[in-house]
Amino acid sequence: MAPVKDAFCPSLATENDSSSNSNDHSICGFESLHHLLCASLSPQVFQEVKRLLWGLNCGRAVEPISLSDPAKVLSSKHDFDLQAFCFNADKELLREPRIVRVGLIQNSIALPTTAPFLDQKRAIFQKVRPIIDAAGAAGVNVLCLQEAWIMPYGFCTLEKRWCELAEPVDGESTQFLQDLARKYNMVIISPILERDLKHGETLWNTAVIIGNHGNIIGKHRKNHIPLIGESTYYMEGNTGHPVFETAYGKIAVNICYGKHHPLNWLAFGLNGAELVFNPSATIRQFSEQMWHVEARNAAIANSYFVGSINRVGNEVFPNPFTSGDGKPQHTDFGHFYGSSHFSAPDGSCTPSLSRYRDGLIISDMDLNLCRQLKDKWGFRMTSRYELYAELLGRCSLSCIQLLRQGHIDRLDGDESVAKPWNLRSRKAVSKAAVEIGRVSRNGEFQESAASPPTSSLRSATVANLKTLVVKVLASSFHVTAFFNQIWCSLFKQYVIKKLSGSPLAQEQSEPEMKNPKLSRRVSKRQDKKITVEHLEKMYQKNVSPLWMKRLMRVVQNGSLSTLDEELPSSTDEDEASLRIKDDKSGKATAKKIFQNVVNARSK
Ligand SMILES: NC(=O)NCCC(=O)O
Repeated sequence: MAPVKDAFCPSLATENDSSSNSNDHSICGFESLHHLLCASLSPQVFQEVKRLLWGLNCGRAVEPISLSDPAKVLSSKHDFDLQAFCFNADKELLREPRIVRVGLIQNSIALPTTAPFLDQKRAIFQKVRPIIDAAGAAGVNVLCLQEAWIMPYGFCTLEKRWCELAEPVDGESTQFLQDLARKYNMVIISPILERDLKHGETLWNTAVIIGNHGNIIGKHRKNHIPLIGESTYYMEGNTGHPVFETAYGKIAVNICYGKHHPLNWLAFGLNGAELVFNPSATIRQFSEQMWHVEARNAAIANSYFVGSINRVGNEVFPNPFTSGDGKPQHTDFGHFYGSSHFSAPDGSCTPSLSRYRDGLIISDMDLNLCRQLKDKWGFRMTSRYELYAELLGRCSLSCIQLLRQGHIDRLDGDESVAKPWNLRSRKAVSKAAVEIGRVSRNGEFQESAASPPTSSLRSATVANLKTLVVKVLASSFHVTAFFNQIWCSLFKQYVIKKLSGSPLAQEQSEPEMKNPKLSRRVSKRQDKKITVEHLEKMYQKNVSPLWMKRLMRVVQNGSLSTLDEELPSSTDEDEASLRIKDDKSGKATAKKIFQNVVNARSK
């Protein structure tokens, strides 16, 4: 496609005319920073500013390209911004270029938020339809829509009525897009609020990946949920970091707030993504200053392309709400600033779509650039994941989660993160580990090992190293989990014994053993007590396998019991009389427990 002269440069007179453009979400009267600079600077100065702001791709500014007339006609008829660019890659001797045409759509809602829900949703379909048609007419291969595109961003209101707009993965919006995907031979990524009908009608924030034959390739559920209204609506994703092998390349979706989490980006890269979309719904106060920085950094650090999409416009809700920022109640969340754009692995990026109008941005990209950058800058090869594996394992038991559970009352560096328990985060991490190395080809998951790179020994080695690192990481999580559970059980036993006045926790005798050698060994260790001081000094690293075995034996044989079963004088006969049945026996038991604690402290 022949580059055209900067076709997106408006003249100062047209766009900056405040009488004809009173939009206060503009940038000094312009739709985008690109327009502002282009109209305000001399061509030479603008050229240099462009190099510094948007970078160079293969030594040249990212070039605009011209599109077919039907796309342009649709853009002027339906008043949406239409821009198109091209990222090149170096020519290779052994691989053909892998040029893919990718599109991103940003849109405002179509009806007031007070309209009947079905009307609102269908009006958005109608509004977006000509933009998808323009993408189809322009020959777009992969198209991504914005986060929760079929509804207003009602999460900010905290009202649960918006849940009605949730759909199953194969719901109305998917069916609407499946027809278009078939018609235009186009992969479409459709981020929706999902209702999982098969699993308790659970809500998720999900991107549905629709194949170019109208098939549903798969879905990804948002991993990171902002601690604002959204977290009260749907669950943290359980799909890990899937990469979908489509007819046009390996793609992944990092939904909105996930853009603030570099490890989320990293995981998609480790799984082999060449193009990652970031469908968002975000406003100036949250993210405008990070908008380009985070996307570009992700593209550079992970050697893939990024397509960033943000919804656009103001959405006014019927009932006033607050944003917890001390400001008065309001009926709109803020201005969604659009500005959708692409970033490339070489650090270059396109200008952005309008800050206040619907739009379609298209870019050609040669996916060969991903590997070329891996070879050139070597960020993947020099990444040293093994240095971070153990640290990540320990940090996954995050202090905040520990404090929430009330298990520790002090934070003293390493100790506080190395100690107990959080099963949930470990479960999530091992799930992510399982996902690594898997891609799906048109819906079917496959082990990447089943289709190793055939010609490159080095690729195979890197893949094996990756697997090794992941296994080390996963096993470190499991060992930590195991140790923590044992530590936790012993500590509980200790507390129960302490309250009930029994002697300190002590290794229990084994049940009768058939093997006399074994029983001798056990009896020799009988008198060794495990005290709370022992417990306090124990970390996963300083516990030998032998000690670990002893700890396990105590846990297995020291039956955890309820408090009243542990009271000192409890026998089978009078057990019933010891149970707390009324105020009086309750007070007596409390007194005993108090006495035990006082005695223990004075020791
Ligand atoms: N939808 C969403 O995740 N919003 C968060 C906004 C942001 O942090 O950019």
